[in-house]
Amino acid sequence: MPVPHLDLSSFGLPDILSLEEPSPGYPVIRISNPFADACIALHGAHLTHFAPQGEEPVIFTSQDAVYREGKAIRGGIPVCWPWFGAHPDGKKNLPAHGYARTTFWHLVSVKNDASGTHLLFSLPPQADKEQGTKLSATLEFSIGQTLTLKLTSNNISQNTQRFSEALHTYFAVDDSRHTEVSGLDGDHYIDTTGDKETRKTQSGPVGFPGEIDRIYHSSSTLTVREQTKPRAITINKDNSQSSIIWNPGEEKGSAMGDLANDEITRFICAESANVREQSIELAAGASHTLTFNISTQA
Ligand SMILES: O=P(O)(O)OC[C@H]1O[C@@H](O)[C@H](O)[C@@H](O)[C@@H]1O
Repeated sequence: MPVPHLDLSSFGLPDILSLEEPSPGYPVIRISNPFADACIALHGAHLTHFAPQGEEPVIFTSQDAVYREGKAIRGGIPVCWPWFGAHPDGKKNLPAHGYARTTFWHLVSVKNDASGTHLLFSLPPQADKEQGTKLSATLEFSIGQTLTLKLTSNNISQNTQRFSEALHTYFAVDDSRHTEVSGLDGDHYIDTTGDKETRKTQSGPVGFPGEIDRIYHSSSTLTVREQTKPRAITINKDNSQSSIIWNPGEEKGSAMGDLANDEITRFICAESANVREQSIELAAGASHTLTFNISTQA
């Protein structure tokens, strides 16, 4: 697909917006305002950087990430849509986690106000190769003291449609082995690490001694805490019934070509989602919006 033409000058915010190109024909929008710095790639409407002014980055992106059409960026916030993991009908020719993260989106509008900078992206419906024109999506980012994402799915067909979604957020940490996620105590989850999935119940915070890959049934607010830092990160969400907690661990992480070996412990994923039994069934003409925001506390 040709790269959509991107002319930031039409938005009239030259002090806030600039364009970068990590590889030719692969535009990334840098947003720099009094509250924070952020970068969003047009490919996947994929946020690759967010740091409140004066703070260390909140979001991790790998130094070995590949910036190429059809390949998801390792790190940032991949948009997994309209399915999560393998295709629900087992279609092996279709990419894991859907096609939204491997397609160029359109930048529809940019607005700046007292709370920050707001960018609206839309996913071209023709990208829905398999499902025709059944679902369309928009994603709105607000870059302020907090980072907010609103992923809206619209059923543009005449029939009920089922879909899954995850904002697959990679949080930057000093060492995952000394990091905990709290807010899931007592919640049920599916552990997907073994040969066979097992159903368990969380007790206390989630730690990352090695590989962790869990799908929680949870709509709770989560907190990421590192032993080495006073800063805590809070994840608030709306219309999200699933949280996926993931780090590949040493064995799987070192097999990833787009992740450096010393980066495996430099992130943890806490994903705001609706997957598996919590997938969304959308009536004809209806819309659904998953919202989440990230804030830091010193
Ligand atoms: O390598 P990908 O396709 O970006 O997926 C990364 C991980 O994404 C997580 O959401 C899944 O729970 C993991 O099972 C998966 O390995």
